[in-house]
Amino acid sequence: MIILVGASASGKTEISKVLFNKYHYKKCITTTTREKRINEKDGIDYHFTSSDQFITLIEKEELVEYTVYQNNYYGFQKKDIMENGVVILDPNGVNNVVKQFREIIYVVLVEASKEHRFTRMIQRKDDFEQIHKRISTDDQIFDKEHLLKIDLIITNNQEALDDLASQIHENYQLFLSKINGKL
Ligand SMILES: Nc1ncnc2c1ncn2[C@@H]1O[C@H](COP(=O)(O)OP(=O)(O)OP(=O)(O)O)[C@@H](O)[C@H]1O
Ligand SMILES: Nc1nc2c(ncn2[C@@H]2O[C@H](COP(=O)(O)O)[C@@H](O)[C@H]2O)c(=O)[nH]1
Repeated sequence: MIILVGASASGKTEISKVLFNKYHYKKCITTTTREKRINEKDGIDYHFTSSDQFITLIEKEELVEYTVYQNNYYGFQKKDIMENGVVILDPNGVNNVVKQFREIIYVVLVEASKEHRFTRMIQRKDDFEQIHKRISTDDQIFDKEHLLKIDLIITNNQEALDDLASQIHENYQLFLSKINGKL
């Protein structure tokens, strides 16, 4: 399974779309209590849920991991683990999944400059207060020092999304060959 991790608006979602459409990876849809953004759809971008429903998922042990980011719950349900899957998680999520499945997890850190991230959040019409919170805290939250495992680091400032997805795909296939003993 590939995990994409990176600061808000670093481009994880856009890169993942190329991985799904061009390379046929499967999306592991995660669950959140945050408000839907314009253009987001329940069951496609996230399973959007209430805090009460999220707490029930925790109590029933239906989550592989969960975290709180900017006062909202985010969690990865066991039922949403997919073969050939790609999941987008914060560093807490990455570390929890790595602790459980280390050998088969491929972690890609997506980096982008603060200027690019800020502009993209404005263009995405994110809530202004949220933009400021994320911009002021993300460099610390997503510092690579906090990640237990990083297999690949990519930079997405002006880069073509196709090239970034191809880089991830090729390196992940190499990783799979190694862990399957073919290299
Ligand atoms: N290489 C790129 N070229 C042009 N636009 C980009 C590029 N990468 C991302 N964007 C734009 O930046 C915005 C944020 O990208 P995206 O939603 O993929 O970020 P994200 O890392 O998934 O963010 P978040 O964690 O906040 O959900 C999107 O509107 C997207 O279209
Ligand atoms: N630990 C987890 N982190 C998750 C999960 N789903 C998403 N995320 C991360 O949350 C932040 C914020 O996402 P946004 O869509 O509100 O911008 C981002 O870093 C995601 O990677 C999850 O299930 N578990």
